Amino acid sequence: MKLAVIGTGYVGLVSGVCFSELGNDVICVDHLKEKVALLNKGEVPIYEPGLKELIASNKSEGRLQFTTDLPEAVRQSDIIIIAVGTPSLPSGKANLSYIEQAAREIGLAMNGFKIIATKSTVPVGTNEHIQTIIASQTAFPFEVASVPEFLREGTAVQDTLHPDRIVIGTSGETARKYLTELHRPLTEHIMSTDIRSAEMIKYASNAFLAAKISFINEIANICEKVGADVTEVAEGMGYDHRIGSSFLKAGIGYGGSCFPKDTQALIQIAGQMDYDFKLLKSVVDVNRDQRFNVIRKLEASLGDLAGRTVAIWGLAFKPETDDVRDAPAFEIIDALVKRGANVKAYDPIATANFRQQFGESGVVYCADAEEAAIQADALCILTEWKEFRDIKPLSIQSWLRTPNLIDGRNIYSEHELANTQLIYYSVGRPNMNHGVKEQKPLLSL
Ligand SMILES: NC(=O)C1=CN([C@@H]2O[C@H](COP(=O)(O)OP(=O)(O)OC[C@H]3O[C@@H](n4cnc5c(N)ncnc54)[C@H](O)[C@@H]3O)[C@@H](O)[C@H]2O)C=CC1
Ligand SMILES: O=C(O)[C@H]1O[C@H](OP(=O)(O)OP(=O)(O)OC[C@H]2O[C@@H](n3ccc(=O)[nH]c3=O)[C@H](O)[C@@H]2O)[C@H](O)[C@@H](O)[C@@H]1O
Repeated sequence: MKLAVIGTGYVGLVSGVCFSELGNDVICVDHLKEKVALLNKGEVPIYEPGLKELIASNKSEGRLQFTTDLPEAVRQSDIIIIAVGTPSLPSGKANLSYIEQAAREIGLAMNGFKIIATKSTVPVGTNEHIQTIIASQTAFPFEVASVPEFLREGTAVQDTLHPDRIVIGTSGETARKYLTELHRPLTEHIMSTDIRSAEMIKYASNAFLAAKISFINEIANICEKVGADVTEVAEGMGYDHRIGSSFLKAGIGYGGSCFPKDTQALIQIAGQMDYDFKLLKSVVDVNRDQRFNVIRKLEASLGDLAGRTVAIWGLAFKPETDDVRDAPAFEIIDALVKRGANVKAYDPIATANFRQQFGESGVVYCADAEEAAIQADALCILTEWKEFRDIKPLSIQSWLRTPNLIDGRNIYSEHELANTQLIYYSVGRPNMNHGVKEQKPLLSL
């Protein structure tokens, strides 16, 4: 099939490349000239494992092109996939201006029947809005569809080529037929539904996953008080297949370009219909506060943080990505700087993106993990990069001035800490002090 993909971000670029890998002719479009120039040179503007190799092979097979010329890409294609950003407005609502602009440009460029499928995450009703915009620009026939995307950053190629399910929401029979055919090689779980339900499936899925994370984080906070271990609790819960073991990792809360924005957007969508989504509001509140446990634990360990040196490992919102959008590291480092601490930060991939947004004030960016930890009064682990897991706690102990380790992602086990002098705080697990597990007093019942 001949496809145009509008937007070469995490979703558009990965989807476009994977569709070309399946043998389709794909033209990826972006209005950013520098991005397209980079892609045409064989370079990849984002860090996503496996993507660079797929781009190179599909370009050389002649199935993959990059351009800024949206009208020409639309004219040459049968299916147009919209994958532009839908960031939050200050109100929490989704900003639909990129979607609307893309729809207008598509409408103006039409030269025959087209299928327009939206992969961007958009509020319920948006695809019907897209339909109206396109119809106002062209007399050519077309059908719209909502085909929400469920990939995760860091595993985007794998997720796209092996999705759990594909959801196709449309009222157009031709769109349903061709989009089913397009996705058929990826999975047998192709769900066909109406447009509004498809749009809602995306928000409901992200909100549910966010709720699982806030739930386990609250359980972790209670575990800390009662002397239980949240990793054991999550394991025990996860064996129940109605609950499932995934997304039960306690930590510093979720970040990223989607959960924070999509939970806010769903609260707004409900609110516009006079529905107060109380549960989701609590999910957001719990998440917002969870990251500050790192500061509370630092203060419990060091007292006043003014003049103290704090090392930070991990700036990306999760491992295997360079994306720092809504990363908890921003607010944690900001809180440290405001308290007068000197911050030394390191991330294997995301430092440049973080530095560009946060700036230099109060932070020294380090070239490796050791440089950040050396002579610090405490080390905080904010992202569970494998590189950090591979570092022995005894090395950390030898680098720090005072042996305080705040592990925001529970990467070390009790066993690994047993022969160290570290004062170790994690999330929802007993503290370790010089290799000894702190016991909580007997609970009064
Ligand atoms: N990042 C992720 O992991 C996932 C994102 N989504 C959703 O997919 C959508 C896209 O997300 P990302 O790929 O992260 O966004 P992004 O911000 O990384 O990329 C969007 C791209 O679209 C381009 N663009 C905007 N308007 C354009 C226009 N009129 N013509 C051509 N190019 C245009 C921008 O220059 C940018 O390169 C969002 O709605 C997001 O919620 C869904 C699932 C996963
Ligand atoms: O709509 C989107 O953009 C995407 O949002 C998430 O994907 P992503 O944000 O890339 O990453 P996740 O792996 O879901 O992690 C999100 C955040 O939750 C945190 N998390 C995740 C799982 C967990 O058990 N605990 C936890 O704290 C991570 O550290 C991270 O900050 C969803 O998992 C994707 O299905 C969805 O397509």
